[in-house]
Amino acid sequence: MNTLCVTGGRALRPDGRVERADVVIDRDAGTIRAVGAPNEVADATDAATETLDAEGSLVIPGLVNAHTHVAMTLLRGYADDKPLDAWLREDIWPVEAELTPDDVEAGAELGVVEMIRSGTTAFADMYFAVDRVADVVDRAGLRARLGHGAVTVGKDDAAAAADVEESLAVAAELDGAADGRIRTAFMPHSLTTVGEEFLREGVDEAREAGVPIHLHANETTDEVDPIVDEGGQRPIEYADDIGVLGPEDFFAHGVHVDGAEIDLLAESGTAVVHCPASNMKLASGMAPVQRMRDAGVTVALGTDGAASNNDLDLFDEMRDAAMVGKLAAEDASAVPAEAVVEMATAAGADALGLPGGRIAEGAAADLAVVDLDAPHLTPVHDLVSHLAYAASGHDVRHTVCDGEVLMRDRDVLTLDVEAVRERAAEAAAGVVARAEDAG
Ligand SMILES: N[C@@H](CCSC[C@H]1O[C@@H](n2cnc3c(=O)[nH]cnc32)[C@H](O)[C@@H]1O)C(=O)O
Ligand SMILES: [Zn+2]
Repeated sequence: MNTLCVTGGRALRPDGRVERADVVIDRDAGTIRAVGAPNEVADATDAATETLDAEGSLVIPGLVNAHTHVAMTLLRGYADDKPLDAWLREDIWPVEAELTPDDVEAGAELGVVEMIRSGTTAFADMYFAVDRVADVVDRAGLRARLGHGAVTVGKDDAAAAADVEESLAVAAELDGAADGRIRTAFMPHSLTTVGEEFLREGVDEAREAGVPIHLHANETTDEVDPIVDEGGQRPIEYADDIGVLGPEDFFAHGVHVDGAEIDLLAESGTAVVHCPASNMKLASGMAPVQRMRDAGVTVALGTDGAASNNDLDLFDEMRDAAMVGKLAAEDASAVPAEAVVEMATAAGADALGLPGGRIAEGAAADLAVVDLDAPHLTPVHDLVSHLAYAASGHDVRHTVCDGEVLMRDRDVLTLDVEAVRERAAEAAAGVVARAEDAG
């Protein structure tokens, strides 16, 4: 059998326990065959085709970045310190209008390299030129749920309809690409940037095709108020009315949600992707994460785009989620370490409907190996605490997805990091220059 063995380390199990264990991976199936004490799995480790050393390290599920716009790495640091609406309209959208498919590919490569280097093995992406993003995911070896973000406001009817059609077409065409590592979703940008009729039609078509739905919802009060003013309904009630809530759907943000909206999300099984850094940076607000979890909502974690974060490191997101979750609840016991670790792993995989998120027999072989031999991770009282509060993406030694090693001893094997950086820096300079000429 073609096996990859991760030996000598400890493993974080689905129930939150950490135990001394080797992990045996069936590379052909892309799944974990066994997790066990070294003597229990000695036969498999002796016969391994390939070994990854995890001495002094912790094996964790690959992290899941459940909401991002990966090519926005090109706009990292381009426009900071503004609220959402002004930031999008004055800075981001004018530059995005100049992005070519080549630029999107360059930005996606950069983002994917950053994610592999920080232990992320799966992500959800809303952008455009999605075929290029898919090509990068295919080459890089991660998993993703991808979609074309459709916007209808400010467009004539034909252009608006075409954008919605594009989102549906992309979802149909790319589903199952990269040997099944790529899945898709219909992605209307938000409940306010896509008009009601377009949203209704698109959602009906997505349901018919069996495609999940991903959008931005309840991110800022500026987004909530117009929906309440126009229809007398809260945004999630409006979404329910349109038929956009369901167990395969996942919404980004969910910052300004009231009790009735939380109940609707919980009852329908709609997941929420909490993006704490983006919410803090754009001063969007504090999501009621503890209340949502208490109500039974699946809450995952996302970085959002690198222009509002400004990195794609899920370790930062875990820490931010724990911190701002306590502030929001005015309770230091809210959103504890084990909750954010679960949000970044199993809940993320569940929200996206992708395999992974668990170091367990039969689960997808998506994992990261975190080096514990570092001053900032000394001493060890509680490794789950370290993951949430003390570790960072730089501590990841190896990254594995679908049974394949994507990074070994910090060396990314699937993409040439220096070439990716060079190409991305060039693309970013080019697009900003074109936007300045156009503006
Ligand atoms: N087809 C659309 C693009 C939609 S992609 C998704 C969009 O979400 C934008 N975006 C990034 N972060 C956020 C956020 O926090 N809230 C809302 N939109 C965001 C991003 O800049 C990108 O334009 C068009 O032609 O304009
Ligand atoms: Zn977003």
